Amino acid sequence: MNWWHDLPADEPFGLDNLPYGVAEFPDGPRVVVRIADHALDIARLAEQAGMESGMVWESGSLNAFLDQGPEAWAAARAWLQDTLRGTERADCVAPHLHPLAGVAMRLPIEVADYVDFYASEHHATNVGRMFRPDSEPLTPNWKHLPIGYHGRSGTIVASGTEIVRPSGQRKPPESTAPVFGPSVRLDIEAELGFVVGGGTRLGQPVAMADAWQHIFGVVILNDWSARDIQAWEYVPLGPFLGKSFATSIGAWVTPMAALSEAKVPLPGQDPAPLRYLAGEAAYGLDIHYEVDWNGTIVSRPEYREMYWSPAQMVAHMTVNGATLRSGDIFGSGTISGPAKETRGCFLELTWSGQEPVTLADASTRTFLEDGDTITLRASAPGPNGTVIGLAECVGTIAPAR
Ligand SMILES: O=C(O)/C=C/C(=O)CC(=O)CC(=O)O
Ligand SMILES: [Ca+2]
Ligand SMILES: [Mg+2]
Repeated sequence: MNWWHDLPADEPFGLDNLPYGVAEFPDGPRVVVRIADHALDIARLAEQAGMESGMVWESGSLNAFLDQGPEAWAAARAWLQDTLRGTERADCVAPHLHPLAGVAMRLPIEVADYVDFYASEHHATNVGRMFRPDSEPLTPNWKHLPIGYHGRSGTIVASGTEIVRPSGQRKPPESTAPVFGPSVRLDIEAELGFVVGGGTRLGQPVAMADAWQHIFGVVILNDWSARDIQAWEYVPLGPFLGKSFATSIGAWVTPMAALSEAKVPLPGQDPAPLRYLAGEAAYGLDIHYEVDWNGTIVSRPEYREMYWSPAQMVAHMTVNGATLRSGDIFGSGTISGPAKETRGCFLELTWSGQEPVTLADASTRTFLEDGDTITLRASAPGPNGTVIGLAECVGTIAPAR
């Protein structure tokens, strides 16, 4: 027996999880798999085992592996679980395990396109009330289609990357003209990010029944948002510089195969969506989040509260014939539930800054201050009472430059 053979059921990165990442080794970056607090150098393990298909892991990103599609992902996972659960190949495994403390992780994906959705009814209602107090909080289209916008893939960064406070235009309520300067309403958005694998042909929509085949796995995603810049610029084309300065993702991608026990029905859709958005694939995921602000947990969003299913997001963003590419990432939108303590951004949690939160050191906050650190954590139920952890997503705010 080796230590990875009898990990406790509450180990978030046990053999039922096996998330993929990319580590910087002295001789170059390679794809690795996380087991508890170790990174397994699967490229070298596969090489030693004479496994040809392991060549895709000899890479600085997961993209080549993502390109191989669902059958290859399943085969790789089966081989890994078989190798790790058995004892006969333990001598081959052991030399390729590296303690995480000594391994630098990089952004695991060469990000292709990035879309961010708006799938929480509670978030959309709350934001509508604050941004558009004179209108209905939900726009007339909201329950007919999952609203999204195209974000900036080049500014998606790995967990741990410092976030420089953005500067831009904002228009203070009492002022008639905009002013320029560092954002004074810097916020987070706790989201689930979906990593796409396998491309599609231009003009070929993805049907609901096939949608999950294109989702390789998930990461925790933080869509940093400068609310003052956003509120002034977003009419009529939507979020732009208020969100494009940085989006953080966890360094390890948990494959969908690890989340089979997390499938849950959606809270309910009324009116029923159009046919291209309907079907059995329209389910949700039971993933519990924690929002940690400088060491204090200020919110516990629940992904199962989301109105739109990830499969509906895939069907919708391709229904016009737009392609998917390996390395695309789409965000769920802010995860907010009906209760105040389950809101996934500070705009909502502090009700636009009117209800400050108190941290453990007795200081209070409305929006982010320089030096603040946000850690997003998440976990889901796994098979046989185990826990599937998503890798944390951390960012610390640096002063505006
Ligand atoms: O309602 C608006 O004008 C915009 C709301 C958002 O902040 C958009 C967004 O990033 C979507 C989300 O995360 O749910
Ligand atoms: Ca967002
Ligand atoms: Mg962003």
